[in-house]
Amino acid sequence: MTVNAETHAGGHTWRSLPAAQQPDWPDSEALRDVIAELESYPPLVFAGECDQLRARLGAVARGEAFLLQGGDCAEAFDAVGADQIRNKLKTLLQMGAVLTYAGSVPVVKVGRIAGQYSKPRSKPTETRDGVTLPTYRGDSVNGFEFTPEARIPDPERLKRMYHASAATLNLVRAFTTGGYADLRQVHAWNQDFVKSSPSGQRYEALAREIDRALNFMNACGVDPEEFKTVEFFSSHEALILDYESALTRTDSRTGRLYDVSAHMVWIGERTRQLDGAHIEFASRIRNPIGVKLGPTTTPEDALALIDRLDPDREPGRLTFITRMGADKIRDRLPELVEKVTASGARVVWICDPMHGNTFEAASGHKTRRFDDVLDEVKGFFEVHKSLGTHPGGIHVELTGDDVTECVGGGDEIFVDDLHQRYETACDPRLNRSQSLDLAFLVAEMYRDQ
Ligand SMILES: O=C[C@H](O)[C@H](O)COP(=O)(O)O
Ligand SMILES: C=C(OP(=O)(O)O)C(=O)O
Ligand SMILES: [Mn+2]
Repeated sequence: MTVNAETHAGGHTWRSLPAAQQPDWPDSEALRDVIAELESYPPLVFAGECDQLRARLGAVARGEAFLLQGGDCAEAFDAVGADQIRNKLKTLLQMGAVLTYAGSVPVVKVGRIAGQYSKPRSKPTETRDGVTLPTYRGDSVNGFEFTPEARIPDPERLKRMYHASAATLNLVRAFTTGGYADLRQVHAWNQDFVKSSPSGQRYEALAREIDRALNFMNACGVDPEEFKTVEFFSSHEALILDYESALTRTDSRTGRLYDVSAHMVWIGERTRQLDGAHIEFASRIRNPIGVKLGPTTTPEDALALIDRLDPDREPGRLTFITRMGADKIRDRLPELVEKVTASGARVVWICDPMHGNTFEAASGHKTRRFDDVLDEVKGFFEVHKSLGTHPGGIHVELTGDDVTECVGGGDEIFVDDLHQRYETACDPRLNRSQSLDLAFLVAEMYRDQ
């Protein structure tokens, strides 16, 4: 991949536009030095892989595949360890296996991983016991610790973000291509879950069917090598544009720009202004793009986003990630889907059942109810069923660890349990067993569809 000065400028057109949610870096010279260094670093992904993901998402847009996108709300530098990465990947692969079988379609697996270090916030400051400090904006910007020093934005963190992403992606690639993620192994993990989970009996029938299907394939002589590797892609919110554009390169094969920090990037609910820098940036790169759509999104907004980001109406280029809230999805989603479908555009529709369902527990913990999450997904399936459109997938915040951040689930977490293992740096995540519960329950919905 070479960098050609003229085309590379296309990665900077955002600079003349208002960019929401950017840190107030105190030292602009230090930032410039960091950007220059990042520009010299090698790509984290190959542009051809981004094209491959776009093609896979094209199948989702056509109703021939399902997208599972998930991972942390905010990755943290001190959580870049083998166990955490493995557990997250394991959980996503287990969910993917269940959904693949139940839906009888390929499941495109995309992690919120290897780059999900930057957070948009609803308030610029945080106050504790009368002390007010700048809000935490993700490990790429400042520290989580509630001290004045930690909360100062430090551009050196952008380099740490790159290195943490590289280390994470390296292990993910090793696991997914080196045999760890063998489908038979993934199925064995699911069988363990079904055996040990209080709600597992409900899923026993499905797990048994998968078992039979695998035995059947085995008996037919399907090459076991086929099961050994799995395709897995990385994604994160393209929030800090200095970082994203420093990692935007001209692909030597095509002369087009790619953000090589991840296979897919998305634009968040707080930064999707049509005349803003984030949409401008996303419009210039060839990666598959996601956009979060909250409950105030109008059909006109959605159509204008399509014009900006998918002018060629290319299935797989654009994914709308709706995050309406369980109480609004049945009301807000139909008009969006109807008008977009009527326009002839073929976008991928996926459901983020997390961000519209957050509330603060009496203990002060930000949390979500598993039942609300499930209900939003149910509403999403109902709407698509009634319109005859494809419920393309889900986008969830999860971890492979046994944290206590969301309430409910088969192995029920109560509000009083939240303090036990509340480890997230930002939003509450489904823990391992809640994530698997969700996969089995979504699998049932997908089948009914
Ligand atoms: O992850 C998403 C956002 O950063 C988060 O929901 C914002 O949360 P806040 O309201 O705590 O800033
Ligand atoms: C910030 C996030 O979501 P949204 O933009 O939908 O609020 C997120 O996905 O963590
Ligand atoms: Mn979040």
